[in-house]
Amino acid sequence: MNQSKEQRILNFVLQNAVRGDPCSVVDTIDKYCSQKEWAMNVGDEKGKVLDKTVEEANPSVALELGTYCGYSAVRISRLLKAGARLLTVEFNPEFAAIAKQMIEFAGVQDKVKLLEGPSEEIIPQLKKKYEVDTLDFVFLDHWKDRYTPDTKLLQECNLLRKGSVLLADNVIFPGAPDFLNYVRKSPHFQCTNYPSHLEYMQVEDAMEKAVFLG
Ligand SMILES: O=C(NC/C=C/[C@H]1OC[C@H](O)[C@@H]1O)c1cc([N+](=O)[O-])cc(O)c1O
Ligand SMILES: [Mg+2]
Repeated sequence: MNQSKEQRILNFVLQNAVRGDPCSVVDTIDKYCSQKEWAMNVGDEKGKVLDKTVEEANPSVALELGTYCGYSAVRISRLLKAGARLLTVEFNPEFAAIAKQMIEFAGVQDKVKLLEGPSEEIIPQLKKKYEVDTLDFVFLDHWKDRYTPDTKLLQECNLLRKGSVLLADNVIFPGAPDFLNYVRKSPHFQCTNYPSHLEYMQVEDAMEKAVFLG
């Protein structure tokens, strides 16, 4: 049975990156996906915005929605302080299996917990099952029509506190218009837009930061 694109990306990392070096894993995925096969990793240009936002938030507990191959899970967790952790949610079992191997190869498995299942089921379990009090940082990169319902769910589950930082990928392409509408109109969020480009392409895209005001 021929390999999936995601398996080819993982194999390229296993053969070309440095085991235990998250930066080399990130760079190697970017090399493959810019030169050989496009894939929906956040990429290096938007990745730099992600890096700055994570460093500024300096989260103890971070959540990622949409793991895919683990590129941003590795990118985020390499910046976490000792003892901090990232919970990352992926509902596609094939992608979850690839991401698990990517995270282990990068050597960040002690900082990252991969939760397999739909975000709408996992979010309500975070407090009791995964011992989360509140989330300091949330990266939204899953189905674009889930950004708004899942943001509302995070609020309903009391998972956000004053200063919790949400960062959403792809608010221009593929686009998340209802999410932009929701957070920009809500009195509970302070929003900032970061114009950028779609990963590995010259297509316009942007990220949106929404800080919860309590
Ligand atoms: O759909 C995108 N991401 C959502 C992926 C959603 C789910 O697809 C299956 C897997 O369970 C994953 O969680 C996406 C799409 C493009 N794109 O250019 O089409 C670019 C991006 O950065 C993206 O994050
Ligand atoms: Mg994306």
